Amino acid sequence: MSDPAKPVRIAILGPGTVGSEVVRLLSEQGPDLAARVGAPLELAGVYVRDTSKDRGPHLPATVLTSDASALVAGADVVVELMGGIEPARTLILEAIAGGASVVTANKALLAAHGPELYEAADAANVDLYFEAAVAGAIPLVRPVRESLAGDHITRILGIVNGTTNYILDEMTRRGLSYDVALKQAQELGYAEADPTADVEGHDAAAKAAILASLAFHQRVALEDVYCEGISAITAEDVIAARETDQVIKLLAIAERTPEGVAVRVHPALVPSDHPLAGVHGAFNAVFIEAESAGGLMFYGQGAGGTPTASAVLGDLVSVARHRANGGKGPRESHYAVHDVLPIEAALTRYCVRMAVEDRPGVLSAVAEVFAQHGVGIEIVRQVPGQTHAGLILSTYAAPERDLRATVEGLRRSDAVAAVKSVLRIEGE
Ligand SMILES: NC(=O)C1=CN([C@@H]2O[C@H](COP(=O)(O)OP(=O)(O)OC[C@H]3O[C@@H](n4cnc5c(N)ncnc54)[C@H](O)[C@@H]3O)[C@@H](O)[C@H]2O)C=CC1
Ligand SMILES: N[C@@H](CC=O)C(=O)O
Ligand code: NA
Repeated sequence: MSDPAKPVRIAILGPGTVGSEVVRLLSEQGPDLAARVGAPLELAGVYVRDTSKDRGPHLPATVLTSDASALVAGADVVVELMGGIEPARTLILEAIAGGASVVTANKALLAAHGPELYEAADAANVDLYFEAAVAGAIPLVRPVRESLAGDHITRILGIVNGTTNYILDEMTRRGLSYDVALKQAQELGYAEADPTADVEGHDAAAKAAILASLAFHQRVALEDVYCEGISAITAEDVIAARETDQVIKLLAIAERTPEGVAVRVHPALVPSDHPLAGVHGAFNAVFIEAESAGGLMFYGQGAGGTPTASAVLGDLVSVARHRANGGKGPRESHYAVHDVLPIEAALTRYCVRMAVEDRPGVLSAVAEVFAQHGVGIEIVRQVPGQTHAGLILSTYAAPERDLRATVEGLRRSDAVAAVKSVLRIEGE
């Protein structure tokens, strides 16, 4: 066991939106953190590309370095907040090989190279913590990895991307355009450096892969996650949803059934009175169903510098405690061997919005396409149009493959001028 009074030396890589808040909180809360850890936390240095740039009072030139490898080599804990795959991956591996524990918020890296990093951390007997990587400030990784380790998680459903929730919420409640809402999300520090990761669902898919791996005790790769983003969602979709008392949310869903595990990310219509419909701005919310615990709900700020820094500091305190007092966090658990199911096997509901010919017999021609594929129609709504009539049909639950075949059939039907949008319905 180390001397409790010996400082724990912290290296920060990447003082951006999250990293600069971590540095500020480390400096402002030093005495509290030291008391909680049982040893002072000492900032060994902050890795930046350009040491000459003025970065404010918490980042004086004396703590900055452009030599990441030297910084990492002298640290007890390395906090990686650069994002991206490289050089983050190499520096984390260097840190681990040098005997440092690692805290990271980098879901893209964990989803792509998690097993390599977990194995390296295991071999070196150091900690690898990543609470901030999933749903920002919300404690979710720790509850799934530790608190629920004695239970069997069967389903996770939630909003895990703040940027897309902010965009959809601003479009719904304030009528903002997609582009303006995205720009605001970037200015508020919610979006990834390349916001394509947010709007195309890749960020949520990475989080879903991490959560599913932890929940189901098996490695779920990014490629195993079906992924659709929100870039095709139009103002018309948002209005159509509102008119039917629904809202559009980007959801992550991970399920374990007797057939296997299935993980998907896509936009979905959620009833306005569902708790997920009340998740606004960059907030996230995640429901977990477990065999013994039953239903659990987690809610809080899913993005933003300060909230995310809270999760990073929580991890930092945990790994620093191990440094100061001995002990080690959980290792990767991946003993299970469930099949990973394709999206085609998922049971879901569709809402299909289309323009149809305005003539008698159209409704029965459309209904016939659904019947041909064994898909039941629950609700039909007709809306007036200029050259064509608008038709919105919601189905009963059916296998995704049958729903897709139905939409293909509708596209080929003479009665249908255009399939304008297809959204899944969840949360009922
Ligand atoms: N912003 C947020 O709300 C959240 C972010 N995260 C994750 O936290 C990490 C950091 O995110 P942000 O702070 O938002 O990003 P950011 O882009 O604001 O900050 C990244 C910092 O790292 C630096 N950096 C990037 N590549 C570098 C390189 N090769 N060499 C030296 N410096 C480099 C950048 O110059 C910048 O200062 C990412 O992995 C992100 O996915 C996780 C949860 C929430
Ligand atoms: N870009 C991410 C940041 C947090 O993980 C998001 O918007 O959720
Ligand atoms: Na979290």
